[in-house]
Amino acid sequence: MRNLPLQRKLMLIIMLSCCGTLLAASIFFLAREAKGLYRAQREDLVSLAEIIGANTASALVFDDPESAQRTITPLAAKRSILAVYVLTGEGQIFARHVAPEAGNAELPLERLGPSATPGAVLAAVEQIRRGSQGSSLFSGFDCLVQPVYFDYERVGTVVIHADTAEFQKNLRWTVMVTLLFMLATVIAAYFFSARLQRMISGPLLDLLSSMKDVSASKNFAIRVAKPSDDEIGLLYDGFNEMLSEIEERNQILRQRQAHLQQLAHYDPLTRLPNRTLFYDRLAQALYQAERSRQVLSVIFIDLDHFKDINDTLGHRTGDLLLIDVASRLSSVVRSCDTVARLGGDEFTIFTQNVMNADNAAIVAGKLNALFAKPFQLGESEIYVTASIGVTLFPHDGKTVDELLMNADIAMYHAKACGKNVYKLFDKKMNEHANERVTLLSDLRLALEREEFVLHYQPKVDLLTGNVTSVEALVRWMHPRLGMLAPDKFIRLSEESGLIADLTDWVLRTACTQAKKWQEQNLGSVRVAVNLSPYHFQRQDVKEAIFSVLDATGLEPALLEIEITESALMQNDEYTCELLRELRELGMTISVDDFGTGYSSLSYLHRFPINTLKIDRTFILNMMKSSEDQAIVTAIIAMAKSLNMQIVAEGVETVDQLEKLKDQGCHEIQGFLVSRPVTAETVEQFFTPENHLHQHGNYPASHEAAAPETPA
Ligand SMILES: Nc1nc2c(ncn2[C@@H]2O[C@H](COP(=O)(O)O[C@H]3[C@@H](O)[C@H](n4cnc5c(=O)[nH]c(N)nc54)O[C@@H]3COP(=O)(O)O)[C@@H](O)[C@H]2O)c(=O)[nH]1
Repeated sequence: MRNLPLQRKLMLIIMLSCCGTLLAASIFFLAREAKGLYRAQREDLVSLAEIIGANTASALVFDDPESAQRTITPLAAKRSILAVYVLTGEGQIFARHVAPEAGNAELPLERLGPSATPGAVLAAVEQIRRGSQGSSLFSGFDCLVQPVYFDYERVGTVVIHADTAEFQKNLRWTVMVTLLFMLATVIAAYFFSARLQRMISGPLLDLLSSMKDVSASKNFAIRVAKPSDDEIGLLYDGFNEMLSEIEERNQILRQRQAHLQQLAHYDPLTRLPNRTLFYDRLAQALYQAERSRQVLSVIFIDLDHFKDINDTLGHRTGDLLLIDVASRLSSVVRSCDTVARLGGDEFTIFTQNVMNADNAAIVAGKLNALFAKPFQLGESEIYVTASIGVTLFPHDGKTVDELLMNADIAMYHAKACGKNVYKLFDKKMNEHANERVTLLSDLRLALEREEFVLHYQPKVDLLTGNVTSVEALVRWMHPRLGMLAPDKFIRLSEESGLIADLTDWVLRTACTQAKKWQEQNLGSVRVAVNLSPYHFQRQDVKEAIFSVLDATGLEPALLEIEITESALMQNDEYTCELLRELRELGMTISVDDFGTGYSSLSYLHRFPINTLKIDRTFILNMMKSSEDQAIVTAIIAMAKSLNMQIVAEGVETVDQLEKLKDQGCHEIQGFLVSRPVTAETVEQFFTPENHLHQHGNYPASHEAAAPETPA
């Protein structure tokens, strides 16, 4: 039953309950009807027996059988009466009427025969009375035994046998009618239940078929029209609502999936493919290029000085620059090529079917040219360059990793070659990369082995010609490569985290030397130490400086701290506070390489700075470039208005010196006075004499100091 379809279940329930109810009602009705018929027949017989008894009682008393016979014959003439007997009290048949129709019936008293004794008759009558003489409503005749009284004294007995055919006929007719009624009701119930079933299960089946359609087509936009406003209509409404909800959730799910897909494969800032997608696309492109024997180029692009832009102009500007760079790069390549951002300021591109290295170089040249125009970032317009490395498949490498590594190496070479250029990968570059690894492991041991030395370069006051301070510049006496200039190892030590230990060593050595000069009465010459931006961000930099001053006993006033513009811009508040503390103690704060960063003079005003050192590229070019000349003039004028001391770096010629003097520059540093030299050599500049005039037309001074030849 449980597994039957609802349609059948409904039909079965209706039919079973209908038939059951009908059957019970019919049985009850038939039983009542039969009982009624029977009771009517008995009542007829009883009244007939009473009439016969009343009319034959006196005949019995007066022993007048003929009178009794005359009485019963008309009374028993009814068609349903089979036999009537009037018996005396002793059991003799007093009067008798047997209808001709009774011939076939085996009436008990007739069976006794005429010779039956009164005792046998009485016994038979007793049996009839008890109902054990085979008479019944269904066996063809019914019997009644009625005593006859006269003056309350029993004088005889009336026995009546009646035909039950009429009763049976009536009963049969009633049964027939009942059965017909039942049949009609069952048929009606069947049609009713079929209709009901169609009314209920029809819409349910329609709904089921719609559900199957939705499930098969996965089209949750389908809606079902409700057939009625009843509970089934509510079910349809519920189904439609459920579909709407699923559709809505699917929509959200699709959006989230698309978003996740975007996040997983695209850089959120520039919307370029990210590392994962780039690797994947490149792997596929390599597979195709291998099959079709095509040449493919992988290009690695790294922005020059991006960190400085971030530090000085802020991360928002850095982000705008990356977006702009991404769009410029995308404008150059073909649609089948891929431009990606690997992270930070690193972009990669692969271009398909480039044929040869010359074509790859043309693409790299185009990419390089993209940086010729300035970038408009909000209010600021800045020039940014990029170093580009190019490698070719299958010539330089066969796998994604190999090609990317080679492009990266080529890019590093471009950086080493002065930036803003592109370089095609060459197998020799790998050797340089290996050299870098070796140099790094040497660098880790250099401090322990005491391979570093300090050289000092004087800064001279343009008015007095006296040395105001000397800049401590580190050199590495490499056991195999000879004397290495800081350019060869400072960046490496910054990247490897060794810069902190190296700076501590420089600081300690320079302060010890300055203290020695003071004790030798060579004058109060300040010593200037360069602090790397990496080191400067260390929270314990102040403690490091104080501990060196404590250990060496040097007065803070004889220590000058040189930091770059970019270091100044990092973590504004921390830097400002630190510099203020150092300055309050009497140290001099100088900003190195000024003009190469992106800070404005008005911004610098917020920091406790004593001195600005104009970058040597401006000094180098100021004689031939009016633009550089204008920059130098502007820096000097504005720094003066902010009460800052100006030092021009990299002064090599007398013309430069004259020009700077005319413009009111305070101090100069450069080969014109002296190259960086040993502590002993630089001491000769400390005597209170005018070093600018001592050597006649100036340049002689750097002859006096033996030129260093670092690698
Ligand atoms: N964090 C640290 N940085 C240091 C340290 N020692 C040096 N440096 C930085 O390395 C850069 C290169 O320094 P170096 O090779 O010593 O070059 C210095 C001078 O030799 C050079 N200079 C000086 N005058 C002239 C000149 O007339 N012409 C010319 N072509 N070059 C000249 O300039 C360098 C000094 O520059 P600056 O520091 O900007 O005053 C350099 O950036 C050093 O700062 C160190 O211990 N820690």
